[in-house]
Amino acid sequence: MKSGDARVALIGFPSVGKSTFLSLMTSTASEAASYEFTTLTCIPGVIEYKGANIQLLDLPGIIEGAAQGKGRGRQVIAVARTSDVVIMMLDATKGEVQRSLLERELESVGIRLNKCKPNIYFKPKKGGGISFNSTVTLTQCSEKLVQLILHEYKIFNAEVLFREDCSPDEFIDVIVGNRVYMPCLYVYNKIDQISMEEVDRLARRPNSVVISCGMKLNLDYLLEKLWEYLALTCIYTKKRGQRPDFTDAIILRKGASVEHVCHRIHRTLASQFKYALVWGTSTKYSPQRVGLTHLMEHEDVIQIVKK
Ligand SMILES: Nc1nc2c(ncn2[C@@H]2O[C@H](COP(=O)(O)OP(=O)(O)OP(=O)(O)O)[C@@H](O)[C@H]2O)c(=O)[nH]1
Ligand SMILES: [K+]
Ligand SMILES: [Mg+2]
Repeated sequence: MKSGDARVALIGFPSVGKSTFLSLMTSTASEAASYEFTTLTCIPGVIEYKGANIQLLDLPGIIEGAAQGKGRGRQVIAVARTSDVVIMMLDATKGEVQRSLLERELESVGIRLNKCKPNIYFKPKKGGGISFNSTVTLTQCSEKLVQLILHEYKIFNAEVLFREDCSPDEFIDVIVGNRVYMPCLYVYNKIDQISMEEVDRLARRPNSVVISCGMKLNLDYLLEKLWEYLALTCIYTKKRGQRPDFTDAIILRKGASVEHVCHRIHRTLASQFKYALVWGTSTKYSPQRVGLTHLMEHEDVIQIVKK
């Protein structure tokens, strides 16, 4: 069940330390042992951090071919798709190949790690052929190639506008749809087993954090990074004539609207809503009068006025 303010999935090969990590970071105990496939089902735990409840999911270890249904891989990957951030846990004593194998597994089921959705406008039409335009110079795709790709997918009428210099694979992602774009933290565990030089090299890799669950090393830093990758939006409420309540933030996912804030305060508040006053970076003026569809930004203050 999805609960809390955000969800983080622990993905990795067997025995990299996923369960050890869950037991350390949450009040849930997940069995850890030196043999592979100790965990056979999804074990949820909760990390409480900066007033947010972050659901952490310990999952069975996945192996090569997981996406094709080997082991419990398919279920694990289905859970990963629903999370807000993936922690890819890796054994620092093993080679880089584990990382590329896992990336390939996730890639093959349409999960895109640390990538933005390609900025391409694509609209299938009933007729009129293919209209192709771009606002930037394209170095990887051409009108001809785009047409070929579309024909491959049996699309003969569509409007295509490249707003970014995308690759053919990125264009295919847009046509196929159903892709999820997800932040991923590569966490190298068991650094107690490798040299300082190795630790230093891994720590400098992009999107990477080095830890040791065994020796409780660098776990605070990992939490800080996780918080950054979750990019949650904290909203403070204020009553008329009073100061904002900075002790109790409402925590929402990025892109949340005033309506989301209302629902979080009370089930029926949105139906009694007249307008809201918002202070912060989401508005031009502070305060600004806004409606239910207004999008909130991190650390905005809101005062809701009822009918
Ligand atoms: N040296 C060292 N051993 C660790 C560390 N973290 C975990 N381990 C050991 O690694 C082994 C596997 O840990 P688990 O937590 O069971 O690993 P898992 O990824 O959950 O494994 P599966 O559930 O089988 O996929 C255990 O013997 C742990 O004690 C660490 O930081 N350093
Ligand atoms: K294990
Ligand atoms: Mg486990």
